[in-house]
Amino acid sequence: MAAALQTLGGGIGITLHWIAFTPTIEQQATEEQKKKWLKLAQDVAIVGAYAQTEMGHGTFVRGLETTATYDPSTQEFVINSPTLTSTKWWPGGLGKTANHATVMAQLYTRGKCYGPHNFMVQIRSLENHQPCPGVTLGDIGPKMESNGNDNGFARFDHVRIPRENMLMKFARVEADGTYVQPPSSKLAYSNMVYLRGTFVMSAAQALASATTIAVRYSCVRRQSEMKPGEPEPQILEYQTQQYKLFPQLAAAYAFWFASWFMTQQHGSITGSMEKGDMSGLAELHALSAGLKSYTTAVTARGIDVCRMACGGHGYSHASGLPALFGGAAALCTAEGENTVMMLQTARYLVKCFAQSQAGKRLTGTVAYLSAVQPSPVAGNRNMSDLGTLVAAFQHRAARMVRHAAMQMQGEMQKGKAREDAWNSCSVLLIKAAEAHVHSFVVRNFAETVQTVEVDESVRAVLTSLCQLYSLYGITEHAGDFLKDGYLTGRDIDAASSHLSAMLARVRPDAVALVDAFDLHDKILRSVLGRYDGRVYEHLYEWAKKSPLNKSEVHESYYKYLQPFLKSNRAKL
Ligand SMILES: CCCCCCCC/C=C\CCCCC/C=C/C(=O)SCCNC(=O)CCNC(=O)[C@H](O)C(C)(C)COP(=O)(O)OP(=O)(O)OC[C@H]1O[C@@H](n2cnc3c(N)ncnc32)[C@H](O)[C@@H]1OP(=O)(O)O
Ligand SMILES: Cc1cc2nc3c(=O)[nH]c(=O)nc-3n(C[C@H](O)[C@H](O)[C@H](O)COP(=O)(O)OP(=O)(O)OC[C@H]3O[C@@H](n4cnc5c(N)ncnc54)[C@H](O)[C@@H]3O)c2cc1C
Repeated sequence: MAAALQTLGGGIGITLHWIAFTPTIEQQATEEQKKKWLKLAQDVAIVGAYAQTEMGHGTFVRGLETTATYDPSTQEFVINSPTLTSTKWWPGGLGKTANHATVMAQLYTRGKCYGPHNFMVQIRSLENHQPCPGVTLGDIGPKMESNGNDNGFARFDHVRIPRENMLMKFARVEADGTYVQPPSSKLAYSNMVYLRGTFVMSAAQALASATTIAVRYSCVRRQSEMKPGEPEPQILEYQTQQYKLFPQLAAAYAFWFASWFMTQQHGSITGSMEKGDMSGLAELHALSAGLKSYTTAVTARGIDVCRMACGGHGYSHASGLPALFGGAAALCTAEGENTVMMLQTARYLVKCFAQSQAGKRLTGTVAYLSAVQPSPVAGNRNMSDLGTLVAAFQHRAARMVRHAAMQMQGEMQKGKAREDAWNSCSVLLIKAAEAHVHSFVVRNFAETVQTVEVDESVRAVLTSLCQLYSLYGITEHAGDFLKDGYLTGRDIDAASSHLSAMLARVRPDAVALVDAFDLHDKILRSVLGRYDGRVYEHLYEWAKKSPLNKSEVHESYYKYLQPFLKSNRAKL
């Protein structure tokens, strides 16, 4: 799916049909409802949008204003947009493409509000694509990127839909209006958890694409003199270039492996949930929210590092990097804004920390929180050993979670309400949650490379890459590791020199490592990242195709420049 998104340049009108509308039916509809809509969706006999966000609320789902009021006399729901700010705003494909939408609305029955639930609403005629009666639709206009996707708006004026159009796998409304509770109120959000998981893979793919482009180009590009009189070297020979690119390359691998873990975790926890065991839901939510936030943020920054590493040509659309950056920027905001998502992870960590303090043994991705010793013993650590590096990341995360949680407790002991204490510690909380996710990514990377079975040399290269990733993280966040003396200044120096050694070690395999992503030129859509390396010929061809080159003298010359120049000359 990630590759498909990229091939389509970050999306067309039907993208959200595949990534959000159809999965929502799969995950939230009853078997009967699936019989009605799933095949239609899978065969694209209907096209759907996922209509949740409104002009006034995206993050705060409980604040949505669209209402779905049950009318038992006709056994229908009445979908209504009561205010301007309740206008559905942003859903992909809603503007011009979709004829159906799953609409998130506040469910009212028997005079009581039961919060946001999903409803299937037909929005356009299947005959002539005109909006259905009572529905007002349109496109929200150009965006930073992803303009092939018609993100749209929708307003509903007391639109009636059958009772059976509420997606009722979890919560139900009976014919007489009785509301039947779901096993967990958060199951209405399960599709978001799924989509966040898929964003981790999209982030990995986007960063893999950017590093493929930048590493290949850095082997084609020659600039300056390393030694006087010598031929200009490939720019990838400069250590600073390696320092820019190899951590991004390593992160791309780390994120692929994290996304595999996420997919497997999602499958296993949703499998248990199908059998009625909801115990894994909180961890799944915390992990998917944190990973989505962390990987998309690092990816967006990393793509820009790749762009700058390609010098002037990186700034051209010919490089493919601006489009990748625009796509990654979308991933940072869509499907839960990154700060908000990281705070969800922090919320889970604070709870886990409190449980651990109360003597509960933690399991899963947070098990280390109870295992790590608060008072470290400093010593000369072997900074080239992966186990040492993983332990250092876990120590850093555990310390930061403890610190943020204790600060919060302190604020509350001084009389602050829990919510105020939360807000005044939220910067610390975000940093702690980031450290937790970072530590997870490092550990998962280290565990994955140990299981590589292809051959010894592949494992050796991936191990170097994992060391590089971990050492880079330590040197970039040295203060966090030094703060309580867990690592010493000498350890950080050792980490820096191992990092330099790893840059040199990865250099001979860098092209193979990006080629292994197996991204076809049609997917990369980059003149700089071409597999055949014929960058300059194709850059010239690409420029010749610029719309401005359609005529030798552009019409603007006759319209504006010629008269302007003439009048200036006449004044002389
Ligand atoms: C391939 C390479 C190229 C890449 C380039 C691609 C280019 C692509 C470009 C464009 C394509 C982009 C595609 C975009 C698709 C986007 C779709 C969307 O955006 S759809 C809309 C998504 N909206 C959101 O995500 C909304 C975010 N908000 C929320 O989820 C929630 O409101 C909240 C922020 C979590 C707030 O919850 P809050 O705490 O206020 O309260 P409650 O809701 O009551 O929560 C109470 C407890 O429940 C827990 N919780 C919250 N959510 C969940 C959940 N989903 N699952 C489980 N548990 C959940 C919460 O943590 C609380 O727990 P406790 O602490 O009380 O135990
Ligand atoms: C490309 C793209 C595609 C999209 N596609 C869809 C779609 O198909 N369907 C759909 O329904 N929606 C879609 N959206 C909407 C998207 O889900 C929301 O924009 C997103 O969830 C963020 O919500 P918001 O816009 O309300 O941001 P806001 O919440 O208004 O964020 C603004 C700022 O407020 C901060 N903030 C908000 N709440 C808190 C808090 N509790 N604590 C700390 N800080 C906070 C944020 O961190 C951020 O800095 C799309 C958006 C984009 C950009």
